[in-house]
Amino acid sequence: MAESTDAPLPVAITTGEPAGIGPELTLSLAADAALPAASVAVGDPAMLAERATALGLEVTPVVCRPGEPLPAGPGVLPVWPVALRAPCTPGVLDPANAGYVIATLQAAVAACRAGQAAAMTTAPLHKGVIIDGGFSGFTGHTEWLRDACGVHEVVMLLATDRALHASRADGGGADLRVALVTTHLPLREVADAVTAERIQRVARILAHDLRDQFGIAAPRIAVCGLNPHAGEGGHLGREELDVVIPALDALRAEGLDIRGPYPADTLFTPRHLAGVDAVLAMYHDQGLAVLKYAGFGNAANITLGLPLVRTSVDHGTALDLAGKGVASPSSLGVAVALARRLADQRAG
Ligand SMILES: NC(=O)C1=CN([C@@H]2O[C@H](COP(=O)(O)OP(=O)(O)OC[C@H]3O[C@@H](n4cnc5c(N)ncnc54)[C@H](O)[C@@H]3O)[C@@H](O)[C@H]2O)C=CC1
Ligand SMILES: NCC(=O)COP(=O)(O)O
Repeated sequence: MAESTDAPLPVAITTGEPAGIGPELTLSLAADAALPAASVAVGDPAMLAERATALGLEVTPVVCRPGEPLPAGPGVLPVWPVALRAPCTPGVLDPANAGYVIATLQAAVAACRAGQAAAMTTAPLHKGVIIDGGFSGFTGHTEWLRDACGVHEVVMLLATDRALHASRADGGGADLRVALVTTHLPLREVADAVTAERIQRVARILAHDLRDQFGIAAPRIAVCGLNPHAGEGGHLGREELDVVIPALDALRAEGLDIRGPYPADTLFTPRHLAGVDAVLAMYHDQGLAVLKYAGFGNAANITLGLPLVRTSVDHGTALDLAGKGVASPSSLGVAVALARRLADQRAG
């Protein structure tokens, strides 16, 4: 097997929940030669080989270690090995493999931090089975990476494919960047989590990274209200008056171009989106339902505020499709390409 020399550092692709679609999407991109040249999968090599055979994908997972040159050749998928904890059937979750999924994340983070990987892209994991497997505080990659990297705040930003490339949202329409003030929280807890301090921390990270990572010199950010009609002057909830408006006023006083709060239902219309670069939504489904309507399957998730580059897909484990070879690898392709681009930019 030929080995490449002078190759750039790889993007490490964690293959996610082994019973989900992550392994086959990674294999499918490798089979179509649709991964950037320096890419390495992180997962169980035997499971990946078995999945490739079952789906008739002409891919050979080849084991290598962080810091070693990547094996190369037609159909070769370099793999940093992490062993499954229990045998796995596509579509069937097993909490015994929760530690395996976490170990793939640990391996990718360690490689990024040790200068052995340029970036990481995560295929989807299943939050519930990670918790059932003993990781009781787990709520998602985003929060896990925040803690693993020892930072206080990170921001979840999802963007449709064209919005990832344009330095300005060109005319609104279906090209969207949506960031979230709160991420994986029960709805009942959201209002208490929307504090002025959190809004300010998130907005500052968002503005900073839109400038630094996406080349938008003076980002224009529109902020959703929390309540219907942004609180209707206090008649439908006081959070806008007591928390959101003072937080946005303080951000404007710092010089950030922050607009709103706007009623979320009309903010997501072409006329209102046309003049902004990103929308800051208060909670998960307020922002992501719209983003997925606009671009499901062709969007990526980026964690801002980390000391490393991390991107991910716009979808979950799709257990209903796992092992069938019918799930679309498109979002994973967008996410890996974005990780490569952001890492190359950082390396500058
Ligand atoms: N980045 C990550 O690790 C993410 C993980 N999840 C997790 O995934 C699990 C399942 O979540 P759900 O809400 O059911 O969302 P899901 O995205 O897994 O599935 C929703 C629907 O979209 C379809 N779908 C998903 N990916 C597809 C693809 N690549 N091609 C074609 N169709 C696709 C599924 O078949 C299903 O009908 C949950 O545990 C959730 O927390 C969800 C989103 C992101
Ligand atoms: N809907 C986005 C999502 O659930 C992904 O979360 P994370 O695992 O990337 O934090």
